[in-house]
Amino acid sequence: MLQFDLLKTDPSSHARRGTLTLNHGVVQTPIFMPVGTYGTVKGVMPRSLHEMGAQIILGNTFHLWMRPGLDIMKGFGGLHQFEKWDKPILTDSGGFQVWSLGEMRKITEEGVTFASPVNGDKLFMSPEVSMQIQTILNSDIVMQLDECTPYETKGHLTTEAEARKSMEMSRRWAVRSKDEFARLENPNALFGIVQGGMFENLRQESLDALVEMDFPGYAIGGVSVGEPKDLMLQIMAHTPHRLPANKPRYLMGVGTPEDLVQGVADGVDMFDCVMPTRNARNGTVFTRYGDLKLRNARHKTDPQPLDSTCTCHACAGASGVSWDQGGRDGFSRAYLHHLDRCGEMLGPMLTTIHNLHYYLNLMREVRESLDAGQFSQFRAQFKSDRARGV
Ligand SMILES: CNc1nc2cc3c(=O)[nH]c(N)nc3c(CCO)c2[nH]1
Ligand SMILES: [Zn+2]
Repeated sequence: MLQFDLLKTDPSSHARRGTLTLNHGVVQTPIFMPVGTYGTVKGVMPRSLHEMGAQIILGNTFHLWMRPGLDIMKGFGGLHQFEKWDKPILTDSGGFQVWSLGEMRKITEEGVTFASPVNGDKLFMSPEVSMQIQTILNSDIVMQLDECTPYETKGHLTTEAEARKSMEMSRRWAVRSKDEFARLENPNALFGIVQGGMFENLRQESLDALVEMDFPGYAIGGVSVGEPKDLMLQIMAHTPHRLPANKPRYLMGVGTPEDLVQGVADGVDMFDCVMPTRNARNGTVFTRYGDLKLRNARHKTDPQPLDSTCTCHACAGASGVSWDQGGRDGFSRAYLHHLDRCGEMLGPMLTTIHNLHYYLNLMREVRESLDAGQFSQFRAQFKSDRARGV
């Protein structure tokens, strides 16, 4: 089941405020979705995700199929019970992940044949298999199986003819996904994925065909795949706002804080990206006033928290006791620099909590600005704050 209600639209952009009602709960949009590929948002407990305001998280068909496998998933009645997350889950279909296997996979009209990266077994993923797995996972939002059209392959830029061929196969796989989803009587929501590479005419054809099929929601795929930023921005400017206004729009794999705010202005409702979690593990921290690299020696003695405006446990809730620093007992940058230098596991745990909190809080501030009719003012303030420097 899926119900999308449009609450407000911004007069000076394509931005909109909405609510997305799914089987496991209601999601306020625009929203950032933390990535939990293997059934865990790396290093973060579900209770911490609740505390930081996460409303929906991602899981992945391919990875969960490989490990722990379908029998265990069936035994737990799906992914929610297994990973102890009781709010909505969106699962990607596995296409992007199998595509990333490179040489180890063979794509035909029927589907994708590949060697399991876990034990080398020969496996086959088709739109039908992907739907069967996502039905076992019981995710609230299911993605069609698609082919993420590459931007370039070994230096060869994908031509329009190649992008068309790929887009048209994804369109045929959308039909097969939809048919199998209906045959399985899956009670959740299936999204179509717009492809078309960097070609606006192909994007339009893909969009028109999928809208014709009347999905409850739509994703924009095939970006954030190594293309130059200006091409990604061009697709963001072209496609999202051309999708039906009364359906949720999900931009896959994007992006930096600036990309999210721009994406909202372009009419996107949902985002996922590994940037906050992956960058946290290599010591890159997002803050209101810019990004900081914890490994940099200038943080060695710095007593400040990561972000003085942040209310996450790393910045303002370290010991649980309110010390005399005005009730804020956040960890210092010096301490986090130390943990990073020592390779201590608490380091990435804290930076992950902070970065996810930053992304989720950014989207909360975006929603509040849309509610108040102040989105353009918010964008100006966001831009100048981020340029201030840490
Ligand atoms: C990091 N960049 C990125 N681009 C993507 C593009 C696609 C895509 O085109 N199709 C599907 N199914 N998933 C995608 C994903 C995984 C989800 O974030 C992507 N992730
Ligand atoms: Zn913080």
